[in-house]
Amino acid sequence: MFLPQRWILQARPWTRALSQKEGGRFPPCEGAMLLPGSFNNKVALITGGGTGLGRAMTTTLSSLGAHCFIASRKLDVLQKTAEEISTQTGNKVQAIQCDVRDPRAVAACVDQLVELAGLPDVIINNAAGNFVSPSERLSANAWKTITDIVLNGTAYVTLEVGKRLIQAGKGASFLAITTIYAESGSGFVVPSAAAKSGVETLCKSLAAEWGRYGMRFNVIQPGPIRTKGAFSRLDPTGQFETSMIGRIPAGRLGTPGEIANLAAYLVSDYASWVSGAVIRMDGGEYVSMAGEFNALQKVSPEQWDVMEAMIRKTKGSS
Ligand SMILES: CC/C=C\C/C=C\C/C=C\C/C=C\C=C\C(=O)SCCNC(=O)CCNC(=O)[C@H](O)C(C)(C)COP(=O)(O)OP(=O)(O)OC[C@H]1O[C@@H](n2cnc3c(N)ncnc32)[C@H](O)[C@@H]1OP(=O)(O)O
Ligand SMILES: NC(=O)C1=CN([C@@H]2O[C@H](COP(=O)(O)OP(=O)(O)OC[C@H]3O[C@@H](n4cnc5c(N)ncnc54)[C@H](OP(=O)(O)O)[C@@H]3O)[C@@H](O)[C@H]2O)C=CC1
Repeated sequence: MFLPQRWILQARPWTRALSQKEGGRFPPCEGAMLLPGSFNNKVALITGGGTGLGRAMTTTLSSLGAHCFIASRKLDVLQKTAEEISTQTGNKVQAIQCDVRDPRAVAACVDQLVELAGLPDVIINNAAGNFVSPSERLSANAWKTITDIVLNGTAYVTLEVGKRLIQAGKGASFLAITTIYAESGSGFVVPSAAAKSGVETLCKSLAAEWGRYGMRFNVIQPGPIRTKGAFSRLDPTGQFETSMIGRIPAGRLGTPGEIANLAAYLVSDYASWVSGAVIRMDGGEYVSMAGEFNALQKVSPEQWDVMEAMIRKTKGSS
């Protein structure tokens, strides 16, 4: 095997919760933020709700009173999560098997949901696929796999539910989970970057077009949050985590509960005047990577003394 031994020996990073030290300068505050009962009598569909951020968003909505449906490919994972959350919150959580790449499966999923609970009030497009790879290694099917899950899957779910809502004269709140590099683009995750920016464009476009039908569309762009799904495919050896944390001004990774609170607010009635918004939640990582001079943080006070004296000595520009 060609990996250096110290990579292989590292503990799997996604198995650890944030340590106190890792809490950084801004420790996370994860308990549900909205008032209890904020989602009573509301039905929510969360794609990819069996794991990671989808699971956290489902837990928060369910604890606030929502009847949740979680949909993805692995029924056993979904059922286990549904049972665990339901036991914890006392509210119904139901699992529906659905591959969002297949529009017929999406239609069948929505049929099942409508049969069990009526049309949803909240739809969270969270399901995704991703892996790091030099683009020259990608096959056509690799490209299609990621863009089908992320962009087409979001479109199929949104169109399927949206058309039925329009037909029934019912409103709803849609949320999509993208990523900070949907805005900048990023090498080594090019299908994901292209698809996620497509998702943002879809949401902004429908916020404009379907507002008249009582539908709102918003987007959260999370920065890095340790989940098995993401970290096993984006940092499989664990070698990038420390440098990633080093460029986050808040001094730590995000947590699923923090995303869940923002998500709950955006899909709640408290946010009924928020539509077409794209909200970055990343501890400041994006601006920290973008600013031309941000690396000057490494300059010591003594070095600043020297530099300042040199600058002050310079008169004019010729
Ligand atoms: C410097 C930065 C360092 C660290 C970053 C660390 C942390 C994260 C920070 C930020 C995160 C930002 C954004 C995150 C976005 C996310 O979406 S994370 C969520 C990730 N979760 C998942 O991906 C879950 C679901 N994924 C899967 O099921 C699989 O991974 C899947 C490949 C996407 C789909 O599985 P499926 O079984 O349908 O597909 P396959 O048949 O296995 O493969 C399809 C084709 O793709 C080719 N392939 C698969 N893997 C690779 C690879 N690693 N490299 C190249 N090609 C790959 C595969 O060969 C198939 O193509 P074919 O051979 O031509 O048929
Ligand atoms: N964690 C992070 O650092 C970041 C994550 N994100 C985004 O957050 C969201 C959640 O990611 P995270 O929780 O980290 O990772 P996970 O891998 O845990 O979540 C992805 C989910 O998508 C589901 N999924 C994948 N393919 C399909 C499919 N074809 N049909 C239906 N469901 C599918 C998976 O379930 P199953 O396998 O059962 O189908 C899984 O539950 C994603 O949109 C991701 O892009 C964005 C930025 C940072």
